[in-house]
Amino acid sequence: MTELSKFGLRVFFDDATQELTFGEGVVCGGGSSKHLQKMKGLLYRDSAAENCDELCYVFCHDIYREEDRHLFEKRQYANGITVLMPGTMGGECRKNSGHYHGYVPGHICTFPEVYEVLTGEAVFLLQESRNFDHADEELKVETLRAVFLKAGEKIIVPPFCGHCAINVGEGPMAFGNLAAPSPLLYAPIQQRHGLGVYVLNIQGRIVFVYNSHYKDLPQLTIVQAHENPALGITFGKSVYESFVSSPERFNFLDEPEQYQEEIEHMLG
Ligand SMILES: O=P(O)(O)OC[C@H]1O[C@H](O)[C@H](O)[C@@H](O)[C@@H]1O
Repeated sequence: MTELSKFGLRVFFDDATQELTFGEGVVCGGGSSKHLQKMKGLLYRDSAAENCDELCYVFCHDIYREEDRHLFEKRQYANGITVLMPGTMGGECRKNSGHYHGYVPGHICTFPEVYEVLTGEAVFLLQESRNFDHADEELKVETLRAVFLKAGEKIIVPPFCGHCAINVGEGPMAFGNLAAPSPLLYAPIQQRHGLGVYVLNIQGRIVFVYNSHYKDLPQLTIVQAHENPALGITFGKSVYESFVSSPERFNFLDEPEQYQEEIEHMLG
């Protein structure tokens, strides 16, 4: 049993049953899981997904202390945890499906999302594109970035960035997400068999390989994640604690327009 203490609530990952469990007073709105077959069409080597039913990840949503429920419900923020299992899928590190956020009416940029690593070692891929919702056009990728994060570290996925989480460590990798509701667009990534790079583990080394289904990809850059206490992003304090103590710091989640530059400055 691993306690995910970085989350700021009593949450555990049971390695034996591969389930998330919750301490007294912590509520969870439900869960789901994804097996390898469902990753077909997204992998470096798709044959790895054939006839293989191994578990890739589990996801639980709407996790909070009962007394904090009103704070999340008022803003309709989703607060979840995903656990990516260890191991590779045909040499590729375990990852989730990846998606873009679609536009929310009344907004000129798409909504960001906060990710927080709870245990293990992660890479988050951020693939910026403005024409992600034009299915008939070649996807124009403006930037392609990878961020390595350890437990306690956090990022804000900037507007317009398709994103995918990858487990690059040896054990399970768990991460929390906090976001305002917006459409989730999987198709732009599915149509191209994944994001612009695959993350492989070759004899213990992490290797990035460009995805040949894309034309004219920019060069991948490895960026660092920086804190921004004004936006509630501090590596020594959980997102949960930051949010319940100062919900207004997270206004950028559903009013991103005036925060775009500040969010960009957190990656560099
Ligand atoms: O990867 P999916 O199948 O979308 O399912 C699970 C996902 O759901 C949420 O939307 C989170 O933002 C993701 O980080 C999480 O991994």
